[in-house]
Amino acid sequence: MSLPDAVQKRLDALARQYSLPDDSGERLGALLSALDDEHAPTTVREPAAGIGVHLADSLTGLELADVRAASVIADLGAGAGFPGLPLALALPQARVALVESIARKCAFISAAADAARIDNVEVVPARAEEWAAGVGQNDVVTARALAPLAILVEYAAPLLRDGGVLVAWKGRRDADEEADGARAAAIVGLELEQILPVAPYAGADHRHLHVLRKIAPTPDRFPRRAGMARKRPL
Ligand SMILES: C[S@@+](CC[C@H](N)C(=O)[O-])C[C@H]1O[C@@H](n2cnc3c(N)ncnc32)[C@H](O)[C@@H]1O
Repeated sequence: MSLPDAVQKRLDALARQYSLPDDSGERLGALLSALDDEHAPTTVREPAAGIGVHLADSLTGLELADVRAASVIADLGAGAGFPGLPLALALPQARVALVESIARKCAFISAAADAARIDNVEVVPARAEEWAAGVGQNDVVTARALAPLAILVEYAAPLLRDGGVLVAWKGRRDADEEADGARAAAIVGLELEQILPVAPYAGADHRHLHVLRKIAPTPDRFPRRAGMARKRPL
C-alpha cells in the first residue's frame, strides 16, 4: 500500500533524525501500512496517527546510549510490535526478541516484520515470567504500556545480564508508581538511573523513558510463578 506523500516525508525525516540505515523510510512505511488493517492488534491504525504514537515514540529509545549499543534486546508485552519492531529496524546489529503472551498478536508481529523486511527479530509467544531461554541474556529490556514499574522491574530483572538496563516507556510522572517501582527494584537488583523526558511528536503527552540498571544479582526466587507479580506486587 502506498502512503500519502506527507506521511512518507515524515517517515523519511524520522529516519534522518535518528541516522537510520538506508531505505529505513520506506521500511517504516511498510510497518505503518501493516497497521492499517482492521485486524491489527492496536487501536491506533491510521498512518498519520501511527507515525507518532507507534514509530516516533518507539524510536525515542535511540536517545539512550545503552539502547544504541545493545546487541541483545527483549521487548516485553510487545502487542502489535512496539517499541520492538522499530528498534530492530533501527539497530540491525542487535537481536530483538518480542515477547508477547497472545498468539494472535505474535502472528501479527511476524507478518509486520516480514512486510518491513526486519529479520533480526524473534517472536516469543510466552509470558515474560515464563521465558526461560531469556534469563540473564539481555543487554536491554524494553516495555511500553505493559504494567506499573513495580511489576516491570520484576519481569525484567531476571532477563537482564549484569549491568543491563530496563527501559520503560511511560507517560506523565507518577510519584507513587515511582516509589513503588524503586522499592521493588531494590529487591530484584535494579536501581533507577535516569528518567528522560522525550517529545516524540507534536502534542505527545508528557512522555518519559525510565531507565533502571541491574546493579546486583536477582535473587533465585525470581521469576515468580506466572501472574504472581501482578497478583502480589513486591
Ligand atoms: C497494552 S499492550 C501494549 C502493547 C505494546 N507494547 C504497545 O505499547 O503498543 C500490553 C501487551 O502485553 C501483553 N502482555 C500482558 N502481560 C504479559 C506478560 N506477562 N508477558 C508477555 N506479554 C504480556 C498483552 O497481551 C498485550 O499485548
